[in-house]
Amino acid sequence: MDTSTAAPAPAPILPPLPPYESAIEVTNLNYSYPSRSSFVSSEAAPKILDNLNMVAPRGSRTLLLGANGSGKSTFLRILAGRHLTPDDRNVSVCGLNAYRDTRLNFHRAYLDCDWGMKAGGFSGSAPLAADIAVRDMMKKLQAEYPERRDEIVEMLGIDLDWRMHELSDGQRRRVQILLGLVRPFEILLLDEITTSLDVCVRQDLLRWLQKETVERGATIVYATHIFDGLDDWPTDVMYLTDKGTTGWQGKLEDNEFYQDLRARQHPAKMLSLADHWLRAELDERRKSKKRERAAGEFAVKVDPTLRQGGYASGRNIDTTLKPKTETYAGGGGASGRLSDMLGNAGVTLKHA
Ligand SMILES: Nc1ncnc2c1ncn2[C@@H]1O[C@H](COP(=O)(O)OP(=O)(O)OP(=O)(O)O)[C@@H](O)[C@H]1O
Repeated sequence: MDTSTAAPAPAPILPPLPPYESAIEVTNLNYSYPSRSSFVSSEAAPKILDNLNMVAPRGSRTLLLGANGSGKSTFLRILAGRHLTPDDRNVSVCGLNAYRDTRLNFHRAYLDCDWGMKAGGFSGSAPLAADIAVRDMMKKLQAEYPERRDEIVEMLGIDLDWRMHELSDGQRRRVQILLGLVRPFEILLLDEITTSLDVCVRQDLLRWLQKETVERGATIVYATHIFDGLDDWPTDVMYLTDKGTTGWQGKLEDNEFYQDLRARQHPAKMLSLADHWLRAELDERRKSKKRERAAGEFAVKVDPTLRQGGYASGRNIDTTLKPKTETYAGGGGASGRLSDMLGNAGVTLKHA
């Protein structure tokens, strides 16, 4: 594999970080996406993160677990300084304000699945699917860290002469990872970036990341749903519940359920731990749905033509939600409409 390049540039002088112990400290973090609708006030926007707490010691590798939609990506983006939170002093990364302190730009790396899938997904204007060689992408950065670049190229099995427009998804993902990791990071935030990697590359990457935390004291938070090969990888786990709260967070060695699996030499400990937490949520959701049904509290789906203020004869009809057992206002709330007279089946009330 040819990894030769132009003469190395002098290593850049980065703005130093103050000494810190906890790489991440999050206290009572709340977050809702700003509402784009003029009908929904920002106070009424659904809470994505609710009083979230987390501490990640320097050099730790935290696995971030949670169901689809629980807020993992949102949380990682907040740590990456991409979202402003109501009280941004609640989120500290390497002892600095995660959103405001620009020194973090030189010490924090964030990789998610969006990169590589669209043109211009990195700083600069060259699209990732353009006819450009890997060695020519972010050239200055590659030249600043030639040894590290070569090490990652070797680890990921990249050929610097690959041209971006000719790559498979997995190959393009490898290039993304190379460019994201080439500057030595203090903190790395990974949002499920290993989906299209083959098993060997994924294992090699996980091993390399582990080395980064052990040898350089870097800190990693990794959100994933793929638990293959992860049983002995994390030092810490954070479980984000479907309500956006901290379900469990801490050292893996302090988790009784996991330690029990380990004692029994369970072959898929991390998968079982995630399954244990997420299935409990699922069961709880099913139970609460059943309770709602039993109480007859679920809503009648109102015929859309009955909307108030619309053109239909149904205007001004009370469309407030009714328990299933009740018939619609007056039992004949829809009667008198032109569509009723014509025997239009569309006026039939639909029950949920
Ligand atoms: N830009 C956005 N605007 C409004 N709501 C959003 C936005 N992005 C995500 N959400 C909502 O925030 C919630 C959490 O989404 P998020 O992507 O953080 O979850 P996740 O845990 O990463 O899910 P997954 O495991 O499926 O990737 C979801 O209900 C989602 O619909």
